[in-house]
Amino acid sequence: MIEIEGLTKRYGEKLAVDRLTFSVRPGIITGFLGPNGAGKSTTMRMMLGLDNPTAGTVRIDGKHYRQLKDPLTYLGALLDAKAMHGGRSAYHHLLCLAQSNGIPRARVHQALDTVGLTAVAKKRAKGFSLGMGQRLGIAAALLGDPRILMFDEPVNGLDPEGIHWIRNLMKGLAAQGRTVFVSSHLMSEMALTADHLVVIGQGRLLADTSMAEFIRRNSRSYVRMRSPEHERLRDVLAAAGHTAVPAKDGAWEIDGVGADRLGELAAGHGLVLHELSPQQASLEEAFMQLTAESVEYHAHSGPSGPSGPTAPADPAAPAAPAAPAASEPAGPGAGPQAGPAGGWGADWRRKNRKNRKNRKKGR
Ligand SMILES: Nc1ncnc2c1ncn2[C@@H]1O[C@H](COP(=O)(O)OP(=O)(O)OP(=O)(O)O)[C@@H](O)[C@H]1O
Repeated sequence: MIEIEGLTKRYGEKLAVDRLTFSVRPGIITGFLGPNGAGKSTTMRMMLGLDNPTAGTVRIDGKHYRQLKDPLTYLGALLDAKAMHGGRSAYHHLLCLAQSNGIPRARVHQALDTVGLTAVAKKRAKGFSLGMGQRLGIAAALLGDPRILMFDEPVNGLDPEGIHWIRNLMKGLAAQGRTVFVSSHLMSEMALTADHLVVIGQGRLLADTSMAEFIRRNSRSYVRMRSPEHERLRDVLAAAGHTAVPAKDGAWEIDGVGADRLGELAAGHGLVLHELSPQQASLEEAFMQLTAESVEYHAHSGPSGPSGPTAPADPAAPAAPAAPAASEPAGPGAGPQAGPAGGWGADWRRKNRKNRKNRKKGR
């Protein structure tokens, strides 16, 4: 069990984490979500005692991280897969960790085997691909056979087989009664993995709820109906007190009533249906809906980024308000997940250029 109370972190003017209070329970996978810069990594660093909170507390099984004897046997974490001595082999990297944490040498072999790195155990870590480095980081987290596991972006760099593997690994760990806390920007992956969600935006807690409840609360669910007797269907629905909203493709969208009830209604009137489908928004849409106000780095749409011509809103984009600012139409690269190829990348490059210039001036 991880208990966080009033956790706050300020870096100068920047309030990175703002009075967070939540618990991470054993036996389930808890997803930790938030747009870029929301404070996820800072929170995880404070959980591991790598950063001091400005205020508030983190308790791991009732204790502060620094009070834990042989902490790797309580809590295993993958924060930054590149944080390792590149000159050491995978085996020696894990052996050093094991020896400084009172973990038997045999666990090194077991951990390498679990993550599928036995064949390259003698190779230096600096020659590892992103995915291999990620697996080594996961091996380090598993090394002490801890009851609590924390993974920051664990699928980063993994191929589809690797993603499938880490998903099942986390599910297996939770099924054994362990506490699993995982952050990821991959919403589709999170939807398949997490049971519970903690969502933050600009350092503040936005949601602490089950996956199903999160999607239900933050998105619209409705039923689509299509019939060759288009107008008659609308009249039948209206007579039963249901408002049908026309969709672009000729279907009707009906809120507030289940597909079974609507199917019975149509059957009762001898109406032929070509479609009767309940619609539930994806985690990604629900996430974007909830965090729209908290996104710090807005993407710009259009093939040539912010300096190019402004593209019209993508008609295929999700109905949820992907881009909160009215001046920024939702496009293929919009939303908090847009990578360096989108406008976020341009913002980031601009910031970097400015930093480089400032550094040169300072020399
Ligand atoms: N050492 C630091 N010094 C100053 N500011 C920092 C430091 N670490 C983080 N920040 C700031 O705190 C805020 C939260 O950063 P953090 O890395 O925790 O966010 P995040 O949710 O992990 O983001 P991402 O999803 O992009 O990894 C950001 O505005 C970041 O610039």
